[in-house]
Amino acid sequence: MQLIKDDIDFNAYREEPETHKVRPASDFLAETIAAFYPPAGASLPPRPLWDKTNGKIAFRPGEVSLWAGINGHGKSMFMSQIEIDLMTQGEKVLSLSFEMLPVRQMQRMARQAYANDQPPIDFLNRFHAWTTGKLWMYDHNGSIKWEKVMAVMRYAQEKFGITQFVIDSLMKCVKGETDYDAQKDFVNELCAFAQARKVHIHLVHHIRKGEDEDRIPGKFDAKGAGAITDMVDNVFIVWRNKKAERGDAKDPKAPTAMLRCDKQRNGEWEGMLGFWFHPESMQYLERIDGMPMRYELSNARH
Ligand SMILES: Nc1ncnc2c1ncn2[C@@H]1O[C@H](COP(=O)(O)OP(=O)(O)OP(=O)(O)O)[C@@H](O)[C@H]1O
Repeated sequence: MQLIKDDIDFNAYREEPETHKVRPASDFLAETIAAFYPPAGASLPPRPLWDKTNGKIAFRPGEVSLWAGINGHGKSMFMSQIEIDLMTQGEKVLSLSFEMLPVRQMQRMARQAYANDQPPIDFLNRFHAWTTGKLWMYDHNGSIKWEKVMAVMRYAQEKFGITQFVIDSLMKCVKGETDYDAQKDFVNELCAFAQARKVHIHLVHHIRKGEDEDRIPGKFDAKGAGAITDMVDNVFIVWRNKKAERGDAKDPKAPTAMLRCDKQRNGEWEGMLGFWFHPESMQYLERIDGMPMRYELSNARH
């Protein structure tokens, strides 16, 4: 893992360079053919590594995914496991977490990668070494201007070739929960950046307060401007089933966490999938009797 320090001068990265955008439609022939008939050996878009999400969810270049959920319902934890999955597939990930210090993020991730709560020092050494060239973290805690976030992303993409960005969370980048124009401007810039640079952006977001914790929220419950969910390509909701955690659910086999896909612009699937949170490893398991998986930490692509 490499830290991107906050004392770098990001001013040179404030503006997106203008590119020649008006092109004849026929220029896109080769790409259209490849979309219908992917060439032999073409790599599939990166995805989460659960079997049950296979063929349903992918993190395609050029898209923005919104990850929404109630406070404390596991958005960051879910993303952390997905970041390891992405690195396993050869993706270069930049975490811009304004809510959690890098050391806390690495602690969670190491636990998930080791599949238990006390990774030995030898494993921590190997895990940290494995993340070199795969994981970068922007060292900034607390609120930040969204224009600066864009500059940091431009810098990191040009310097390190980042392919997957994780921003945790939108509300730390825009002052005031009711500043809908700033929220729209930021999300609009993110969508343009993802498309221009052919990268994927994961944007963590909150659900409106006052929601009933026992009901799975939907995209209309997302905080702030309604246009946010219109603009992004994918909307995922992470929900913790507290009744099931307490053993109060009607179905004793009910999952303790749900992933809901409420929008997928370029994918065929929308729906809900159940997971079981395993506290020691902090992994989300796909079966009630599942076992956490220790990551191999090899450098081979999947
Ligand atoms: N399904 C679950 N069952 C039990 N515990 C969970 C579950 N999901 C997350 N947790 C626990 O809840 C805590 C909060 O998780 P996390 O930080 O990922 O939430 P969050 O949605 O990102 O929160 P916030 O909105 O405050 O940033 C973690 O300590 C984690 O161990």
